[in-house]
Amino acid sequence: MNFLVVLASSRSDGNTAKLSRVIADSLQAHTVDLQNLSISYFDYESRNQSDDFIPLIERIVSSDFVVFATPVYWYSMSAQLKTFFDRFTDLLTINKELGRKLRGMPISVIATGTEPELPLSFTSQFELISGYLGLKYHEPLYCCCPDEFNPQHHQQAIQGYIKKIA
Ligand SMILES: Cc1cc2nc3c(=O)[nH]c(=O)nc-3n(C[C@H](O)[C@H](O)[C@H](O)COP(=O)(O)O)c2cc1C
Repeated sequence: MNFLVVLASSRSDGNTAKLSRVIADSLQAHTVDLQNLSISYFDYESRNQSDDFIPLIERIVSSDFVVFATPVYWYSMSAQLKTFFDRFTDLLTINKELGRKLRGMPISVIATGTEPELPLSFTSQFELISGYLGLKYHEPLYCCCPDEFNPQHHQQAIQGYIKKIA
């Protein structure tokens, strides 16, 4: 399977990046870091069509499975990922043909945070977005990191996650 990891954190070497590296290595996946791309806010006038959004969607539709990696910021996905999902509106309006190719695409989320559990607000966002877009949403992997991410502390959860999606 051709896996793609989309990293959406405010730091490219932080906890979520470290977790996404472990997952990408296990799945032999390529990683795209949104920090290295230019993806603008949704624009009702569609003046942003030459930014990196459409090339990334093209990369996503040519993958078999997409893993979104985000920290929990204020009970929600990161602003980088939210900005990216806002732009999916373009795929329902001006880029419908490309948008249709997303139907049935399997996706999952890996996340880090400091609270023991993922908040409901976080998980339901992805469930609702997936339902609306017809994405096949797989169970998330959450690693609670009160300090720096240490893969050894999450070995069992990581192995269980990989087993389920690989
Ligand atoms: C702006 C901000 C908001 C945060 N909000 C939450 C939160 O709501 N719940 C939580 O568990 N952790 C929260 N945290 C902690 C981060 O999720 C945690 O430190 C995470 O591992 C950071 O990942 P990163 O290194 O990729 O940024 C927040 C951190 C920041 C910087």
